Amino acid sequence: MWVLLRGGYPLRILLLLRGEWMGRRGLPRSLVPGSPRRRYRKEALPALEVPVLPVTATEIRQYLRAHAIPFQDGHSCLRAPSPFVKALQLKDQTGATASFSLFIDKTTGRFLCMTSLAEGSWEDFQASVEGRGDGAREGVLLGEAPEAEDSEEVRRIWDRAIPLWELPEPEEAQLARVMFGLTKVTDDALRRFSVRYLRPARSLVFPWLSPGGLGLRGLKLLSAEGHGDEVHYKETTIPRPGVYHNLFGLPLISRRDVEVVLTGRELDSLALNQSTGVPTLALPRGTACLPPALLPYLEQFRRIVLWLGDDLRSWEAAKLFARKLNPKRCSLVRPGDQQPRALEALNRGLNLSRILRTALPAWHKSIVSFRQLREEVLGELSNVEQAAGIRWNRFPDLNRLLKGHRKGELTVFTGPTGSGKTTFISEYALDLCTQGVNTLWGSFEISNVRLARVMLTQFAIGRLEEQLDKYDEWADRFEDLPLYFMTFHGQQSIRTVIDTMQHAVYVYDICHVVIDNLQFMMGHEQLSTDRIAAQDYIVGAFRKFATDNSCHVTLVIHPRKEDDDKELQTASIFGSAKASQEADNVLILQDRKLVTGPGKRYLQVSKNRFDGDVGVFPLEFNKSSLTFSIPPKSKARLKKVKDDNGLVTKKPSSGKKGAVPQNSETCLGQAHRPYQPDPSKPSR
Ligand SMILES: Nc1ncnc2c1ncn2[C@@H]1O[C@H](COP(=O)(O)OP(=O)(O)OP(=O)(O)O)[C@@H](O)[C@H]1O
Repeated sequence: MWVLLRGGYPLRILLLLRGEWMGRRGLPRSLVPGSPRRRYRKEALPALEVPVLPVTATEIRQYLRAHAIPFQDGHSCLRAPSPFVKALQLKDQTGATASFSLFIDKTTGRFLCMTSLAEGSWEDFQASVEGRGDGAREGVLLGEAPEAEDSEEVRRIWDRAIPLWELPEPEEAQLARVMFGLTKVTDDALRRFSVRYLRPARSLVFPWLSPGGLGLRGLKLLSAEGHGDEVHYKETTIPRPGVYHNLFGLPLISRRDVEVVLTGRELDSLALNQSTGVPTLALPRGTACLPPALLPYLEQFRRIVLWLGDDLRSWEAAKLFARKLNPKRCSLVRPGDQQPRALEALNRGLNLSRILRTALPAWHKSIVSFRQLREEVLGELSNVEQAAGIRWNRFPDLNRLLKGHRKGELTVFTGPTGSGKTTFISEYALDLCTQGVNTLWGSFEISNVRLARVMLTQFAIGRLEEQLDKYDEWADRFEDLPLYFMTFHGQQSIRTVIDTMQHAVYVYDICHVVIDNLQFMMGHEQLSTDRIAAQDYIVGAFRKFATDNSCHVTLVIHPRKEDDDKELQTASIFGSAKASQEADNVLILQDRKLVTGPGKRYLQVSKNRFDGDVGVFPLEFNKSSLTFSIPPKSKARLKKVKDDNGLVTKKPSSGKKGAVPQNSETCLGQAHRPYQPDPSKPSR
C-alpha cells in the first residue's frame, strides 16, 4: 500500500501508523533488499502535501534539448546517454545504442540506467544534471542494497531446489508434471528457462535472474493443491509482490529480437517458446499490473503480442497494458474456447503459431465498423458473468442488483450526514481490493491514518486494539493489498486530483478510484448557482476520466438539505440532475425512516445502467469490526417501490434467490456470513 506523495514518491503508510517505516521482518525497509537495483536518490525526499504537476513528455524533451543532452524517442521511454555510467564502462561498450543506456519514462519522467542499474525520479535526474549538491555531482552512486535476510532465503531455496528430471523417484516427477500440467513440456524447455522443483514445498521455482543470467535477484514459488477435480495454484514471491519486477525469460532475449509475446504466467511462456520458438516473457504479477519499471526492457521490440490468459479479465488487462506499451506496436490474443492460455493450448494439441497469427491489432481508429467490434461483442455475450464485473464477497445483495463492479463506470454514492458513508464505502472498496482490484483512495475529509485504521479493522473483522500482538500479521497482509492513498487533505483543485489519478493509473494500474467527497473540489464559491455549475463540471471530469481510462470511479456526494423525516432520493443529491445523469450507478445509504433498530441502515440502488435492476436491502452495522453485514436470521423479503418518492408496498417474498426481475425494485435480506480472509493464504 503506497501513499502518493510529491512526484510519485511512495512512502509506506505504516510509517504513519507505526511512527517508523519497518519491513515485514522487523528490518528497516532500507535494509530489506526489496529491489536489487541501485537506488539513486537525493538525501532527503521532500514529502510535500501539495503535489507537483506531473511532468509531460514535451517538457522532458525541452529540458534535454536545453541541456544539450542528445536523445532518441522510443515507444514509452526517451533514451539518452547515461550520466551514471563511468567512463570505463562506456569504453567497453560499442555503438551509440549501447551508450544510450538511460531510459526516461515519457509519462512519469522516472529513469533507469540499464548499465549501472541506477534509477530515480525526474527530479533526481534534473538534480544530477544540474549538479545540485548530491551524489551524482561527485559521480557517486549509492551502492547495491546490503545483503540481508531475503537474499539468503532466495539462495537457500534455490540451492535446495533441483531440476524436475533429477528427482530420485520417477513417480514423484510424474506427479509433479501432472499437477503443473507439464506432461507435454520438455526437459529442454525447463532447462533453458532454469525452472527447478522444491521437494519439501512441492513447488516449482522460477528464478529472477539479472540481465545476462548471472546473479539471482529473487524467485517465485508456484505450488499446486488438488481440490476434488480441480487444482488450485498459489504463488509466493521473494521479494514481496510489490517489488518483484521479474520479466521471466529476459536472459533468453537477444538484443536483436524485435518481437516478443507477453504471457500472464511463467508456464505459458515456456509452452509457447517450446512450441513456436518465438521469444516470450512472463509478467511478474500476471494480469494484476504492468509496472512502468519494466517498460525499458520492452523498448527494443517493434511488435509485442499480449497473450495473457483465458478470461475476460485477461483481455481487459491486455487492452490496458497495450496503452502503456504504445498500442501501435501491440497485438492481442483474444481469449476463447479455441484460444485458451498457452500451456493449455499445448496440452490440447492446438496450433499455437496459428493462435498467435490471429492476434488482433490493439490500435483502434476513432471510427470503427461493426466488423471490428463483432468479436468483442461475441466475447461479452459468451462470458456474460465475467462481463458483469467482479462480484462482492461481503455484499451478495449488491451483486444481485448491480451484478458486479465493472471498469469504466461512474458510481455516485450519497447518504445523510454522519450516516456511515465513509465506513460503508471503505468496506465496499476493500472487498474488491482483496480480490485484486487495484484501488486508489482520495479521502479529503478524514486522514489517511484514520481511514487505514478503519479499513484494517474491517479487513481483520475485529478490534485490533484488543489484540495488538496480531497487529503485524494483519498489517503485513494488508500491506500486500493493491491499495494506494492520495495525500490530499481539505480543498483541492479538480485538475490536481485528476492528474494524480492519471498518474496512479499509469504507475499502479488503478482500476477503482474512490473520491470522498466531491464537496472538497468545489472551491469556495458562495453563490449557489456557481456551486452547482462547479459540481456539474467536476462530475463531468470524473465521468470522462472513468471512460477514458477504463477505470471505475466511486464518488461520494453530500445530499442537499432536506426535511429530516423524508427519505433521500436520486433527486436529493446536491446540485443539478447532472450527477445522476452522468452516473452509471446511484447508491443511497438510507437511515432512520426505513429503520427500526439503532445502527441499522438500508442501501438503496436507485440507478443501474447495466441492466436496470434497482432496489434496497438492509445493512447492519457491527461497531467492533466497523463492518456492515446482513442479520443472519432475516428472511428474504421484497419491497416494491413505486418511484423515487418512497416505499409504497411491502410483501413477503417466496424467498427465492437470484430471481430479480428486470427493472424491478427489490429489497432483499439473506443469511450472510461475513467474509473471512484465510490467514493461511499467501498474500499476493
Ligand atoms: N450504522 C451505523 N450505526 C452507528 N454508527 C455508525 C454507523 N455507521 C457508521 N457509524 C459510525 O459513525 C461515525 C461516522 O461515520 P462515517 O464517517 O462513515 O459517516 P459519513 O456519512 O461518511 O459522515 P459525513 O457525512 O461527515 O461524511 C463513525 O464513527 C462510524 O464508526
